[in-house]
This record gives sequence, structure tokens and C-alpha cells, in this order.
Amino acid sequence: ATVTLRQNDLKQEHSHSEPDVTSKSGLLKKCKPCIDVKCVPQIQCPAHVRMKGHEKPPICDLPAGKFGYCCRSGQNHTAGDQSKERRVFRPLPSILPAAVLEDARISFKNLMHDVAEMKVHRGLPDFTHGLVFHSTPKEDSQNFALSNNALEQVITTQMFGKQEQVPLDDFITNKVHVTFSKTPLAHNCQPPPICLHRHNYRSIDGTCNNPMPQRSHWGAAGQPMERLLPPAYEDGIWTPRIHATDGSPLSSARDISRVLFDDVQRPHAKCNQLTMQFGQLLAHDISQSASVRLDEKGGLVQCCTEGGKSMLPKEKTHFACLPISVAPDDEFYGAFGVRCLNLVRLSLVPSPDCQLSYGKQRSKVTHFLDASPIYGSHEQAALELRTFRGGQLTMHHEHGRDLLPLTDDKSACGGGESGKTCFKAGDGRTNQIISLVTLHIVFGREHNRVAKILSELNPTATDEWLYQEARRIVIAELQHITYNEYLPAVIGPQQMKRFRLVPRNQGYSTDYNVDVNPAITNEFSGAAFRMGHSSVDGKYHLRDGGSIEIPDVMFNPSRLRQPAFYDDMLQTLFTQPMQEVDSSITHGLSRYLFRGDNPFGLDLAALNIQRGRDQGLRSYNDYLELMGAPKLRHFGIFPKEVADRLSSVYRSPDDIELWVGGLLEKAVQDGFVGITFAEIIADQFARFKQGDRYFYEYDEKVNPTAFKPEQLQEIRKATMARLICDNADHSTLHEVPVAAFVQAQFPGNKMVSCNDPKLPKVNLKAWANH
Ligand code: HEM
Ligand SMILES: [Ca+2]
Repeated sequence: ATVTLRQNDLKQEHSHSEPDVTSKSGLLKKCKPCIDVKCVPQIQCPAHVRMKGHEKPPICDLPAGKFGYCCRSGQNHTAGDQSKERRVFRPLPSILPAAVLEDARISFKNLMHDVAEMKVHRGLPDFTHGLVFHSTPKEDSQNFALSNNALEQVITTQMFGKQEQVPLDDFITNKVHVTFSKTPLAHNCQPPPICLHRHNYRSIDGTCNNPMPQRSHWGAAGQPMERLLPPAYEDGIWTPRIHATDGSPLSSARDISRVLFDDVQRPHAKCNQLTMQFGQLLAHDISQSASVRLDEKGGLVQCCTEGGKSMLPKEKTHFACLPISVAPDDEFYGAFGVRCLNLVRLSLVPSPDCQLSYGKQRSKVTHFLDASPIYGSHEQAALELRTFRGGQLTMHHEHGRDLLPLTDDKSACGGGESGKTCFKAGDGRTNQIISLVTLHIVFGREHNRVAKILSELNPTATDEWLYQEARRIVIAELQHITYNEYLPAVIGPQQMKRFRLVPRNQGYSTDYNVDVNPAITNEFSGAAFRMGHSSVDGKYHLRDGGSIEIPDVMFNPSRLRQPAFYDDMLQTLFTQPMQEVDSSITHGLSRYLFRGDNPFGLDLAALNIQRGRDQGLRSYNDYLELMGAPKLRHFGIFPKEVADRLSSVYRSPDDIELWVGGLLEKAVQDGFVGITFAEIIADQFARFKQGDRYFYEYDEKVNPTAFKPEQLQEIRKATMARLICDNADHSTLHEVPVAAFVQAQFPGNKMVSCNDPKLPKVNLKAWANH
């Protein structure tokens, strides 16, 4: 029998250690409302973690019967820290000493010296892994220049820190106010873009969303990720954590993966694989990191010798290498003699405020939830996807139906043999798995469907108007489906209420907050939202009884050109159960990721763990504290089997990684992730809502292109089921489940025909006569 590694047996659910709020009579006391600020869950007031008990902000009532804080410091985890006195004896120089700059320059130049240029061949799993960070060739070369500038800044910061003996804490809490301006490292210190046209549509690259001029870059493509808590780097700046809390070396990420994450079939009782697939599309909308490259052509860095037989010798190793060591007795890789899995660190952005600081990871796509995988995150890429007639996106017409356009960009696809099909869309990862391409087609067709109806209603409208209006409607549908159908399934109704994420039935929302930065957090992209990896099933079961192994359809979507495949895949997605989000990861991801024609692939679980160290994520316990939940003190609170496995790879509960700890939690009520991931995800989607002026529920006081009340009422009818119906081929698909993320056989759900009145339509007549 397989052992469940989840905390299901735990008595102590992470009940929040709330302040004492019961009166002597045992009745709940009502808290005073906050003055001037909103009442927020503790995780949204991170500065409190470092405050002493008596400095905590006043408590207040949240929806769903929970308590929060009247938070004045907002998202800023370093707010309210006034310990400047420490430096009275030896103040820091306010300008960078020339010697530090020169030393750093030389050191940076030397970094690339003697690096072994290991060719990463097309077709190898490492090559395909590199594709996951691809956007466009132009972006790749820009990224190289920016990344180098950022790295030189980081090295300078490290040298300065050493010379001036700056305490580690001062860097991670942004207390060092030394600037790069007037140095050669300042050439990327540019003021935020100037936004002239106040009443435009949402820009393609996400700039000019926040109305305050100094914040016009918030959430734009290429901007840094934010953090919930300060980074956990060995030096506070960029050196990855390699030591456990007791000073011993951390276990290898591969060892943690193989000991803790089995491959066990545990189908979710309610959700289907469409939920998984929609999650990945969302993930690609809101986050794409970049990896450090060898050159401006995007050459890949390799940290292991040929075939992963060993790590490269230190002096030949690229500075961005963070390879994963594999034990000789590894039950899978051992047989292939593999002792090293390649991992290259994420590239950084030059310091946005032009000051010395720790490394900040770059996200290449717009942070906003704005359908950027459909439209692109860069102006040029967006233009290349349009026909410039009738507002339409370019499609590839075949067998009487539309697929995404084919691409000849070699970096969009794996193998590169001729005859292989790869599709083009707004995101570099579109071809990563065939069911992802399928959803891309759904949304691409929806755009064209909407644009066509708009053009019939408005015969004189220009291509530009039709494109922009259709885009605005599709983004709104995506947002509505996300907040109305998808998110509640993930984080449960309680979190939806506590974080004020529930869409309104009527009227406009007033949740916009000009102080909220919509940026993705490292904790979200590096751990919490990677929960989706556990929900993936290793096989697609097709309607005709056949099945496909997932590694066979990674960067290989040719099957979509078979006439019935698209409809069949959609049906597979909504009938096949999602896998539970827990400590099981399919071998399709943990052994055979991007296998191609090779006997073995990569281990995504190990990559996630190692990536967390690269991104400076703190330990799971630190995030429990941030939420106000009790920290884990010993492994004994887990079932014995779990405790034994945990203690074989971790010295103390304080060493458990965020991604690991989060997956071991039992799911929240009516959601499928544990409370820690639920809170990090809820916080992130609250940022996307409160920090996006163009969010579909806002009125014209906030959103320059707000929907009219009657238009907004129509958007509220959008459902995933209708979206699929409207964009299926109807060759084999004629019915959909009403709740499209729920298995059709689940009580309360049912299959209905696409013309059934139970599936309301967004009536575009509300957009007539413009
Ligand atoms: C269908 C199979 C999937 C495959 C093959 C896959 C593969 C990958 C790979 C290779 C990475 C980069 C790993 C690294 O080097 O750090 C990644 C990152 C990520 N994945 Fe997945 N993934 C899948 C599904 C999902 C799902 C369902 C979700 C969410 C619901 C998800 C969320 C993420 C997120 C948030 C990241 C980080 C993105 C970034 O910031 O760069 N993935 N995935
Ligand atoms: Ca986006």
C-alpha cells in the first residue's frame, strides 16, 4: 500500500494564532473598524513579523469571521524599521568608493574567464528546459545586457558589503542607501516611462497602469519580482543558501525530491484536468523568469559534464551554475550513471531605484492578469500576431477550422527536426504541452469570434478599435472566469472572502488601491503556484480509449493537426480527474521531464526545490509565522512514515523548503491547496485585482476604458463552459459540463448541450453602435 504523505492525520490544523478576542462571557468581541486603512489578513502586513508584540497594528474584523490587522505599512516588509542608530560610529559612505567599483569590474570580467563552453545540444532535456525561459530573440539579447548590468551591480554590492562590513540584515531589509548614480553602473537607472495618453487601452507591455508618474512601470514586462519576506541568501545579496540552520550542508534537491515525492495515482474527487491546464495558462500569464545566458544569442549554460556524469570542475564552472547533485544509489538516475542535473540561476534586473541591493529576479511577461499569453507582452510581438483586418488575430486555417499560426522560430520548439509542427502565440512557452496549446487555441478563437461579432454590430469600426475592444472583452472574460470559477476551487470560499476576491454580482468594485504594486512575488512564482505540478496526471486518457504519456507531447503538439484531436483533448481535460495537490508528482515530471528521445529526463520537483534556493525563498516555517500560524517545532507532528522521511533529508523543521512544506499540508475546506499556499495565492490575486487599474470590475473613475454598467453585466455571464462551447470544432464535442472545472459526474454538475439555456451567453449587443 502506498503511504499518504499528507498531514491529513494531523490534529493541529494551522489554526491561526489569533489575538485573544473573546470577552469574559465567551462571546466574540467586535473590533473597532480601522481608520483610513483597510483591514487585511496578517500575510498582507508583512512588516509586523519583525515587530515586537506590542508594536503590532490594531486588530480588526475580516469577512468570513476571521481577524486581520489595520495595516499602515502595506506590502512593504521592511516598513517601520528605524534602527539607524547602529551606524553612528561608522557611517556608510554615501557614494561608492572608486576602488570598490574597480575591483568589482575586474572581478565581473574574470567571471567569464575559463568557463567551459559545454554545448547544450538541441533535443537534450537541458536544451528544452532552456526553451521554457524563451520569449523572443530580441528579448533574449536585451535580457543578456540587462542581466549583465544587474550582475555587476550585485557583485559591487557584495564587495562593498565586505569592505564596509555591512551586516547581512541591512541589505535584506533595504537599509543601505548607497547609490549607483554617477557611476558606470547607472546606465540602466532610468526614470519610469512617461505616459502621455491617459485614456488609452491597457498597454501591451503593462506600462502606464498605475496613474502616478513615478509608478508607471509597476507590473510591466521586465520588472522585478517582489517578495513577501526578505531573501534568504548566505550573504544577504545573491549567494544561494547552502547551509541548514545547524550549519551542515543542505540536502541535495534531488534527494529531497526522491525521498518525499512518489508517483501515486490520487485522482481529485471533484476537479478535472482542465483545472490543472487553466492553472498553467494563468501561471504563464503572470510570470516568466529568465535564466542567465552565455551570450547575447541566448546560448545555454551547462554546469554538468557530458551526460550528467559529474559536475564541472569549479574553475570551469559558469558563475550562474547551481547544479543539483545526484547520489550514486539514486533509484532512477543511478542506472544511467547520472550524478549531476543542470540548473542555471535566474537572471536579475538592475536595481530599479539605482541603489545597492540584493539581487532581484526579473519577470519577462506582464505581471497583470491580462491574457498576455494570447496577445504578447511586447509591442513588436503583439503586432506580429495580428492580421490588421477586422481586428483579427492571425490563425492557421486547416481542415476547415482555425489553429494557432505555425512558427519557424527554432527556439519555440524542442527537437527542431523538419516536419515538426510548432505554434506561435503571445508566450514563448506555448508549445510546452499539448493541452496548453489547446487552451491557447480556445482563447485565440474567442478573440476572433468576439472581433467578428463586434464588426457586424459596428460596420464602420476600424481594425484597431475592433482589436482593442475584443482584447478588452477577452481579458475581462479571463479575469471573470479566474475569480469566479477557478480561484474558489483552488483556495476555497473562506480565503476568497477574507482577501476580498469574490466578484460582485452587480455594480462596480471599489477595491482599487493606487499603493498596491501588482508585481508577482518570488514566493508565489517560486513555490506556491508551482503547486500545479502536483496536479498533473502522467497520461492523457483519450475518448477512443487510447492514452498519451505527457513527455511525448511536450514541445511536440503535431497531433493537434489531426482533425478530431482538438475536440478530443478538450473532452479529456474536462472528464479526466485532476491529481490531488499533495506529495505525489508524476514521473512524467519528476523523471522524464522534456525527455524527448532520450532514456531519461529532468526532475521538476528537484528543479522547484533548487529554484527556491536560487530565488532566496525562506523556509516554510518563516511563512507560517508570516501568516500567524504556529511554526513546526519537530517532525513528530507528522505521521511516523512522513516524519521519518522528512528527518532523513532535513536536520530541523526550520530547514523545510516552502514548496515542500506547502505540499504536505492538507487542503483547505472546499479548496485543493493547503492554507499556506492558499494565502500566498490569495495575496497574489488580491494584488492583481487591487493594483490593476484596468481590472474589469472598476468604473471610469479608476479605469479609463471602463465597461458601461450593461456591458459589465454581460461580462459577468462569461463561463469556462461557454468559452469552450463557443470555440470547439463540434466534430466530437457537443456537450460540456456546466461547471467546467468540475468533473461532469460530480453531484450537482451535469453535461449539457452547447445550446442549452443553462449556459448563458455574453451578449455583445451591449457593444453596438460605437
Ligand atoms: C503540464 C505540465 C507542466 C510542465 C511540463 C511544467 C514545467 C515547468 C518548468 C520546466 C518550469 C521551470 C522550472 C525551473 O527551472 O524553475 C515551470 C515553472 C513554473 N510552473 Fe510549471 N509546468 C507544468 C504545469 C504547471 C501548472 C499546472 C502550474 C500551475 C497551476 C504551473 C506553474 C508554474 C509556475 C508558477 C512556474 C514558475 C514560472 C516562472 O516564474 O518562471 N506549471 N514549469
Ligand atoms: Ca500578464
